Amino acid sequence: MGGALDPAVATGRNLARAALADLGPGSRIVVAVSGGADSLALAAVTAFVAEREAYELSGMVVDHQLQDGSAAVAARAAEQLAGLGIPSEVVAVDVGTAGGPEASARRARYAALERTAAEAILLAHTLDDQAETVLLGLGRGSGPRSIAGMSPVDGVLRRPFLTLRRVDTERICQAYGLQWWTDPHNSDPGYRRSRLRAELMPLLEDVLGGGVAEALARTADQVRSDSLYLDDAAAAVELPLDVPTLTDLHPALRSRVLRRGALEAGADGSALTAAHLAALDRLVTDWHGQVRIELPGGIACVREGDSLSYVRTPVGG
Ligand SMILES: Nc1ncnc2c1ncn2[C@@H]1O[C@H](COP(=O)(O)OP(=O)(O)OP(=O)(O)O)[C@@H](O)[C@H]1O
Repeated sequence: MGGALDPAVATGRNLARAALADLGPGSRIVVAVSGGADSLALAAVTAFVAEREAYELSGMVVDHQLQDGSAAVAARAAEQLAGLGIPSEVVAVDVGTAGGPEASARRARYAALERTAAEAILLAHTLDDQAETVLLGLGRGSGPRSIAGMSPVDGVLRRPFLTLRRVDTERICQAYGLQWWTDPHNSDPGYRRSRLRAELMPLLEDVLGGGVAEALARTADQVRSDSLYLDDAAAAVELPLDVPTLTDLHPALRSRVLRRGALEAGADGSALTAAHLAALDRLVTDWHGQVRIELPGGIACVREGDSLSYVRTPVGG
């Protein structure tokens, strides 16, 4: 890169540096690259930081094999990484269809990423992604868990670009001379997220004024902080559960304790809805002799007298 440093590049490098600041030299870092502007930009600024901090950086490109030409897109992404001096691996995954192709692709992608033995796996979600996630969560009515958006650190996963605008990732790519791939799904009105991006966000900016995306992302941060506090408080409540104790809990805590009990018993967290939690709550607070609530993942919550327990539903039963 010649000439003056683009401010977006400087910001991107600072974000990558800050996101990895706790790691020592030699740490293995994997950047997850789709070939889009977001992840290529993240790879570029992380390569800069990795060289200075002596991190061992590599890229992973997942080929979901869902679209024609996906192997070529993946190969092109790997080529761009090579141009940045980043060795990479292209992993082709077999995506099932359970829960729809998008959800299956996501599951297969995260599984492939988490198989890598890295201290940190970097994802390039931006502030715009965060704002869209909050809006989608609001529309689903699924409560603080989804309005809280994505966390900058989630186990081994890190998201350094959550405060960076998408347009800045394009600037970074331009500054590095990178050619990014534009996913045709992003402009396909058949996808709710695409319409939200193309139609709803501009309308919101028009009605509410600029800075809506930032405001939504800030809301996510605030809700996440409150939610984490309540989750911690719920984690401190001892299980198994008895009805008088549960009745005395604040509803915000009770719903979390009930959810935690279900998850610890093996319920499928991704399929556990607000309606399931409301039904569990009624087992405590609005009891008319109902004895069990079936939950996703082959688990049931059973009330016997004043005690609640989670049991595995017998296969075929
Ligand atoms: N095919 C891929 N190979 C490797 N990494 C990918 C791939 N697709 C996406 N990623 C990583 O995941 C990040 C988010 O991508 P995207 O916004 O497309 O995900 P999504 O489908 O919305 O799902 P989620 O947000 O749950 O990851 C990207 O910035 C990139 O780091």
